[in-house]
Amino acid sequence: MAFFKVFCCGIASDRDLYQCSSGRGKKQPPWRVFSLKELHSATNNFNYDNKLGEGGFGSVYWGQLWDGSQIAVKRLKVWSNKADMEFAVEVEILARVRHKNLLSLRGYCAEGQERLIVYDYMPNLSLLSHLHGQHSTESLLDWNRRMNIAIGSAEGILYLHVQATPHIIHRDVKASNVVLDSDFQARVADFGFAKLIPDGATHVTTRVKGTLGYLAPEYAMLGKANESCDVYSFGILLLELASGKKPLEKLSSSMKRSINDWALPLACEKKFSELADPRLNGNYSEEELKRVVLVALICAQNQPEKRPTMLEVVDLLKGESKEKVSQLENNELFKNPLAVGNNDEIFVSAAEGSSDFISEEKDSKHEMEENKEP
Ligand SMILES: Nc1ncnc2c1ncn2[C@@H]1O[C@H](COP(=O)(O)OP(=O)(O)OP(=O)(O)O)[C@@H](O)[C@H]1O
Repeated sequence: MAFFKVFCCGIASDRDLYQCSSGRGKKQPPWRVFSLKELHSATNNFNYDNKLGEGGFGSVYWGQLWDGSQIAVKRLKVWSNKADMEFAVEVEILARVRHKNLLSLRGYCAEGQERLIVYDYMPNLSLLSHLHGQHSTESLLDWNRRMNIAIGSAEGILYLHVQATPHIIHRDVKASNVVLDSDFQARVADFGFAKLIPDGATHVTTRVKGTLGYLAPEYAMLGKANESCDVYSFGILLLELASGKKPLEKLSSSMKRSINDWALPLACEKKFSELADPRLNGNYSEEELKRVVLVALICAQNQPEKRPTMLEVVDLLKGESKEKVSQLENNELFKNPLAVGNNDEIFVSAAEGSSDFISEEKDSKHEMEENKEP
């Protein structure tokens, strides 16, 4: 990865980056390098009033460029080699990908110890803000919008898994990483944890990065990352989208229940209406709700080999084949959930207790050192 190495030494040029993204280096890249001065002026000196949110990497600010266009600027919190690597990974990946359901790169700035990434501003902010945050009481997400967000974000992840070269695992699919444009179309964002998958690799053992509640058990426990980890996280996201519940529900001061452990028994008893977000006030397509819940649970199974691919997920969500949807309903998972071991040992050992519960963690961000493969 030429750019990655060169960039960390602070001498990457646009040319390095674009050649890396296209392999040819002929056309102009659709992004550019910004000066720190320009970004200071666009964000009113990173004024607190311009702040859109804060993540593990740093804060995100709203800004306006001289031509009137609106941008979101992610500013690295503290400079360190590790943070610089995350910055370089995100910029490199963003420069490679272009899809209607992925948040595009407008550019970056690396001056002195400042590291900033510039994106298009998404006026409807993140899915998290609508489900559990500042917009959650406004009920702006009707069922149609939710279906579009489900299909759109699935298509964005499918692009990463299948069309991007080399293939990319996102590793942090979650509601705060799905941002919404002015038409509430979903864009998958935040590639700071993403991983490029070399040709022919079936899985990579790596540092575990991601967010508790969305982590596939085999990845959390063994560091085995492949596309099916994103499928698991996407299943959790779908359940969250349909039900309005958080991925982990607090049951007591030390115990939490995962959304899939709550939803699976209800789906087995075909009590789909109990799974719908009460904020929908019953205004949803029963058939689509059922489809979303079934697909979500199939994705969020503990056994990675039983999860569908993102291509199958997109097909199922679109509901184009009635036959496939009815096959889904007859899946063994919905016949006898305990017999197929959705709460299998891997997760139980993580739970430090009953198989229904996951013990509480202080940090939502989960990162631990694991055995690395070259
Ligand atoms: N392009 C954008 N347009 C509008 N708002 C954005 C944009 N990008 C990010 N945001 C907002 O900034 C917030 C912080 O984003 P960021 O990706 O840094 O952190 P996060 O995903 O919330 O957490 P973490 O980085 O720890 O996973 C998001 O929740 C979102 O509301």
